[in-house]
Amino acid sequence: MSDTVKSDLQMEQERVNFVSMEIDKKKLKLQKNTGGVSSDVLELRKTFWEDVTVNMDEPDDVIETAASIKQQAELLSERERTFKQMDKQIRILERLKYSPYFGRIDFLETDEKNVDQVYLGIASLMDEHDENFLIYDWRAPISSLYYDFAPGPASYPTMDGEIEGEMKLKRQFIIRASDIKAMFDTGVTIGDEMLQEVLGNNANAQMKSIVATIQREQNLIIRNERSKLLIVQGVAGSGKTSAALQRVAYLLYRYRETIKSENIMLFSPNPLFNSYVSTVLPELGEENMEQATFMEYLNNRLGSEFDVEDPFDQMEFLLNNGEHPDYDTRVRGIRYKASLAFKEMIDRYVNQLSSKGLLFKDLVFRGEIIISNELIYNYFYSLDASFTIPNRMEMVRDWLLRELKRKVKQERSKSWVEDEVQYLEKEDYLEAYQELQGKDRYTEKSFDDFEQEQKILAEKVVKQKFRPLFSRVKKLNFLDMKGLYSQLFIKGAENQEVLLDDWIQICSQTVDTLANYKISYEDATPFVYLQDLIKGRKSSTGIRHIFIDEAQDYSPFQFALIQRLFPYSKMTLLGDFNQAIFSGATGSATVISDYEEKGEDVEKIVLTKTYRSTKEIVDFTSSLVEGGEKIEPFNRHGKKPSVLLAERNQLNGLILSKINEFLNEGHRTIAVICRTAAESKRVYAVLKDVIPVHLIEKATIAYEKGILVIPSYLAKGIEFDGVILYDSSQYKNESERKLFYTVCTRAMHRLHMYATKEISPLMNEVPGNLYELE
Ligand SMILES: Nc1ncnc2c1ncn2[C@@H]1O[C@H](COP(=O)(O)OP(=O)(O)OP(=O)(O)O)[C@@H](O)[C@H]1O
Repeated sequence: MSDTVKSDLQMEQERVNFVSMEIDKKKLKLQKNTGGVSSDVLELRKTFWEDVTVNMDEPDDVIETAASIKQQAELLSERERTFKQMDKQIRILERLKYSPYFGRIDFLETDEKNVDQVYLGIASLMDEHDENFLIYDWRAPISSLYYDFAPGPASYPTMDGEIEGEMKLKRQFIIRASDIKAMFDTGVTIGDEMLQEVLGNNANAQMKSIVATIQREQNLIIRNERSKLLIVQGVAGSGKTSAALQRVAYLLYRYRETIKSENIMLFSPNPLFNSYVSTVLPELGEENMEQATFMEYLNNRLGSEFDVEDPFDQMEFLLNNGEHPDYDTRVRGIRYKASLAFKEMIDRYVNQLSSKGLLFKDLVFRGEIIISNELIYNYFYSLDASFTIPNRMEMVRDWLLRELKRKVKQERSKSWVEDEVQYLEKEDYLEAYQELQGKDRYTEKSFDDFEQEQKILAEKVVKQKFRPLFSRVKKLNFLDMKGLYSQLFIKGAENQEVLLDDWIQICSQTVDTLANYKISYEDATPFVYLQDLIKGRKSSTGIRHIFIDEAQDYSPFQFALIQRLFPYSKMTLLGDFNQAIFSGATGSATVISDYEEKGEDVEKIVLTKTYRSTKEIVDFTSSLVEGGEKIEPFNRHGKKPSVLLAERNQLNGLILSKINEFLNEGHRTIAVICRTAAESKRVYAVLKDVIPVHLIEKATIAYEKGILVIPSYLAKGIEFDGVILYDSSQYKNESERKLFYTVCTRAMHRLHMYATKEISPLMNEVPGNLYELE
């Protein structure tokens, strides 16, 4: 180490020590204040009612009391908010204390004399007098210099325009527990050394933030403000999910006055993924956004009436039933139902329904039809046809509610009611008694108390019995949605308006499935869409920004539904058409590959550099897919992927020794990836008695470090130190190429494949020198 470097390091360490002391001071001050606020909160809670003037004597007093309660509650919630805010700041200070910053740039603004030293960390920190920044938040405008430029001429955007100047120095730090572990001055990109250090580490059970090493092209995604729709096509391991999460943090900072974490929503591929990404934002001092899988959303909308297939079961069908006589028909059906052509067919259908053909259900009470579906039908079509279907449906609902109220009155005097009254609970009698008392009964003024009480009780009985009907009507469940969706196919088959070979079979397959109250995954989105067009649905306004990760798994139809639901939200879609495993299996379109970029506010960013896997693994995996030569690996080396041909009955023993080999090499997250759920279960059953191992299933919500057995399609989005493919010979059809590519790209450091009959034909084009045949 040269003298100047040594003194630089000493100087930087001194600065870290100084900043660390400042952090301590700030923390102490905050803790004192927080103590004050928290005791305020406790005191306020304790004395809440003492400080409220309660007086209910006169109407005016009641109003005054309500105002007083409101005032006290507001005071309490304001104090609670302050407390939460202070608590958050203390947690951020603790993080800064451990690692105050990761970068420094020296910037000389044009026409200025002094060079600004800008230190970047996960949050800003001011000096004691709140005058100068000791640390700049990585999301501040000036911080973008660090990500976008090498030393030399540089500029950054601000609200008042572009600031130009020269970057004199760019330095990176690895600081742990206030101690500089490493320091590099870097040139063009954010140093290779730092990335080598980060990427060479073992996989975590949870994703980590990448703020210290965000790459220029990733920064474009993170800080994009122009587009209403941002589409990212990024190769496997290019940092799409990472960029998405840092983007959430960026938006929360940039628009902190208007966007809170609950205004951002991430659609994720499976429940496991939710927990995998859940630590990134807290690590950055932010709260997690809303998260859901698209399936959870659909389930919510379809209610409990149906047994809805999820995408994983659909995938299982596709992987297991190649020989099934209905297989080809189903695949063609899936493909068609994913398309916008099918959406347009539904639009035409709904157009026709505006003048005739809606289906309603009878309203039945105690086994008797009290309002027939014909009556509802006639009422609906008697309404002015210039109103939309949902508007007319609301009118029908109001009419039906009025009708039901009339029926309640008529029913009260029927003999069954008298019988039921006897079975009422004691509490009901008590309530009736109290009600009468309130009405000045049971006094010398009243003479018909018994009769009155019977009346109240009868009304109670009838209302109770009618309650489910009222609730059905309120939810518009007098509509026969199952019938309406089926009718689309019954009519569709008659009209043969779709030019598909086996359209008639597709129609009858769909109708049969629905008849059993089952909805296939490919029908779930169109069903919800049809339901929305008929019942009407208010679009959501709370969500301001939507993120869709693994967007290649969304069909154009599904994306159209999401856009309809969130018309006011900005969207970021992240995906990779090479990993479109669902559409790959059926040849359907995906929103990532087929979205036509329309309008100025749609932007597409392509990422071709990949960071996850060693160069050897990337060289191998990129030769599995078309256009793979464009994928640029990061220069990190390891062993070549390996393949071993074995007998199937030897596999379990071999896998065990391979796991041990990986463990001895120091790898900690090892996945045995099987093709299907059933295969995973079988392998797990054998391994679990010999080695600690977790089985991942579609409903698993958290996974820990260690050895996992996981079905192929659930491994997407996640990464492991070592991947062992159970039997790679099974990936043999072109339709499974994307699935094969996806599972291989999960490996960070080691990839080993077993093959039983023969090496997968999908590897035919892979040059032999890219893998080791053991
Ligand atoms: N700039 C970066 N600095 C450090 N690590 C990075 C960077 N970009 C990506 N990585 C790492 O590369 C790995 C892959 O990132 P990520 O999972 O975000 O990629 P992806 O594009 O979503 O992958 P896939 O599509 O294969 O699921 C992660 O370990 C991530 O931490």
